[in-house]
Amino acid sequence: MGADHPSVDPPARGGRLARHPDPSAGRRPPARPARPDGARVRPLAVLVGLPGAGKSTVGRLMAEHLGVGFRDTDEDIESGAGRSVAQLFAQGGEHRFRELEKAAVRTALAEHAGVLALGGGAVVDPDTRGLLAGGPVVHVDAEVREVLGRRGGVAGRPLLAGDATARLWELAAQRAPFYREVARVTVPTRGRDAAQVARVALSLILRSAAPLRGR
Ligand SMILES: Nc1ncnc2c1ncn2[C@@H]1O[C@H](COP(=O)(O)OP(=O)(O)OP(=O)(O)O)[C@@H](O)[C@H]1O
Ligand SMILES: O=C(O)C1=C[C@@H](O)[C@@H](O)[C@H](O)C1
Ligand SMILES: [Mg+2]
Repeated sequence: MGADHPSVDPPARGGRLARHPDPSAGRRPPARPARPDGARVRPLAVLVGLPGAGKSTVGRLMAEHLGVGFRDTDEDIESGAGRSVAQLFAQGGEHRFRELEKAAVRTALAEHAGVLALGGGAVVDPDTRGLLAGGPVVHVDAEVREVLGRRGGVAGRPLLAGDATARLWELAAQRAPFYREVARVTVPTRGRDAAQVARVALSLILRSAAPLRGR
């Protein structure tokens, strides 16, 4: 897909995410936006994107870099239910999973002050999109071909069972408008390892809340 938005200089290529790799690092965390209904999205960053895009991997790296906690709503659902996401889909169906997910997302957005990764389908719910509006949302924008080519990109993801290629193209088409709607910044993952994606995401999200100078 297209370039990152808003624009940023590409980070140096490399392996692990270095601490404070750019001038925006180490700044005071941005103020969280007040929503019209008075609620606050507490996390410093919320990651959305296709299943297997890298939300959990990248989110962990961002949290490590910032020295804040990482939380993942898929893990919250699993620990709350005492079952894996795959078991929940198999036993209660997708509808029941989405109910649990909606509640888990709402709770995590209200409670968690670090970096938060959402499940890939969380943005399909309109109330969830309403909660995310105006928040520090990062779209981890992986192309279908990338996800399919990744080891660990498809396995264990119930919605991708069967013809993973067809399912992923379908999900990508359905969800593209939702990811676009909620994202404050979009980080294409093509040609970047997870550490590079995390570095660009941090840079963009910190700059996005920085006050404008000299205007
Ligand atoms: N930028 C990247 N380049 C290559 N591989 C990556 C990248 N980011 C993550 N991965 C790998 O892709 C796989 C999926 O990553 P991850 O589990 O973080 O995705 P996810 O978006 O959290 O998926 P889900 O929506 O199912 O929770 C993992 O094996 C991870 O190591
Ligand atoms: O994209 C999706 O709909 C999903 C992604 C995962 O994070 C899990 O929430 C679950 O496998 C469903
Ligand atoms: Mg995940």
